[in-house]
Amino acid sequence: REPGLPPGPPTLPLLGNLHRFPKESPHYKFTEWARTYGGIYSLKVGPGTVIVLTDAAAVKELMDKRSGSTADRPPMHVADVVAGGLNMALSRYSESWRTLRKTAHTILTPQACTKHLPIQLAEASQLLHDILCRPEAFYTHIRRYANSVILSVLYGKRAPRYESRETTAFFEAQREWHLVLEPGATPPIDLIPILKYVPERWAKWKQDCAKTRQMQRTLYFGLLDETKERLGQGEENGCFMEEILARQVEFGMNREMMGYLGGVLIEGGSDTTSFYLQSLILALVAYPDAQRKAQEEIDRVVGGHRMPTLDDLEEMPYIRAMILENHRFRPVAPLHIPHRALNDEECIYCITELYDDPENLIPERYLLNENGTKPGADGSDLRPNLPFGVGRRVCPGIHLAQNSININTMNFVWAFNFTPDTDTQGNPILLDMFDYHKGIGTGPRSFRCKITPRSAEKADIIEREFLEAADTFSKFEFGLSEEDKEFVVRSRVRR
Ligand code: HEM
Repeated sequence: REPGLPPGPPTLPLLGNLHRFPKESPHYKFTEWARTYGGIYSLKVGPGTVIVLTDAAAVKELMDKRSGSTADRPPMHVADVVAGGLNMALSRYSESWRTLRKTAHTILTPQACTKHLPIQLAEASQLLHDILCRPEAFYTHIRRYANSVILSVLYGKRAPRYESRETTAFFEAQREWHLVLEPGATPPIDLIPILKYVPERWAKWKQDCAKTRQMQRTLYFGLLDETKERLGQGEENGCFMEEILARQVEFGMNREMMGYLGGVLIEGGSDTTSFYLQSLILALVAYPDAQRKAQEEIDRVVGGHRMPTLDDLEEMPYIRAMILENHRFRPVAPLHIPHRALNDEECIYCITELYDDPENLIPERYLLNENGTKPGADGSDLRPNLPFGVGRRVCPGIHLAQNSININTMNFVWAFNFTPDTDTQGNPILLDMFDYHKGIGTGPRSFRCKITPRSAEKADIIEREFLEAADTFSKFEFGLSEEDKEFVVRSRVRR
């Protein structure tokens, strides 16, 4: 460890802390180390250095206030190979990143997001309907929902089923992409650059990258070309990609950039939102008291004769608290995405304990103050939207995501009871609250629970709302496969 670096665990020659670097769910080990080494500590990874920030004040100072210096990403050779350096989430702090980000903002500002509400609400009504009809498949219904919303916003083309062509192609490409990105999947190319030149026959990772690249390009450029074709035939539907295609010179975008911008937004918008909602269901099952209190609140404000609306949230402090608590309890991106400093920075902080009983879901903590901190703790360096990242790299999809989270959290609590599944003897099956995906973005692995409608009237309202959404859906239903068309016709008939 070079002099001047923050402290950290003892190092070995050459390896540094590499031998102790956690490969799975590193946030747990990072928190443990913070208790020993403080709110800012360093890990040596071979010749490289990782600085871990755990203290909220340090995050605010270095990542928000000094964002100009900390907005870069570490070099990532595999991302360059797979996406030609154009994956906005992983790309360096460069001119092309700025162009991609600025272009993305045209659809993601709070104002632009109000235009996406009709399709988000319609998709949310299908999500309730899907769960009502096949509750055991709630996990994939949620994945379809998130993917269909972002496809509709970007290309004006929805996915009526989880098995719809684009949705299947996307999740297959994502699986390959995550295999490539997994720690240990590639040799340490970024630390030892000469490894880049190992011939492909001895470097399986190169074949994996080529396969991922091919899958992503087929999907992302296929969707782009389909939109272009539609535009050429005068069949505009007002989606984002149409606008970018029409104004590409003004935005400074070329074909490669348009393809990968669509891609990174599908990637950013799909699993994140579904991980959040899947974690929420897990929490509702595991914490029946919190579920009951949320239901009591929504019954008081909304009642049983209509669905909740976004305006209702204003009247529901407990559900707002539950939304924040679910972010804290099981963050979708516990380590955000690593940043890289462009300059040396100096900063000293210690770690402070901010929460009472942090291991449990307790929405009430957010009724005390907006950061959920325990009485007497100074949480002034936190902010409620911290789960969406920091500085210039803060999540551009935050408003779209928050609308999805708000709508669906209210809908779930209003519509259903979530209880543990039972074994053949009728005993409740205990859920493993730590059975989570191990990637940089994380959500629970598929799990079982019972989901039942809270009343026959609510089931009826769900069906009616879904049928009434047909008009909104129809604007996003073109180029569907025969199976999708059949599904659409079949599902739009009152049961
Ligand atoms: C629950 C939902 C979501 C959460 C918790 C979340 C969280 C995050 C976090 C923590 C980051 C890293 C920020 C940083 O480096 O400091 C990020 C980046 C990003 N997110 Fe999200 N996100 C969500 C939904 C979305 C959605 C819906 C989209 C797309 C519409 C999206 C697109 C992106 C992109 C493109 C980046 C990379 C930004 C950059 O590097 O400049 N995210 N997100």
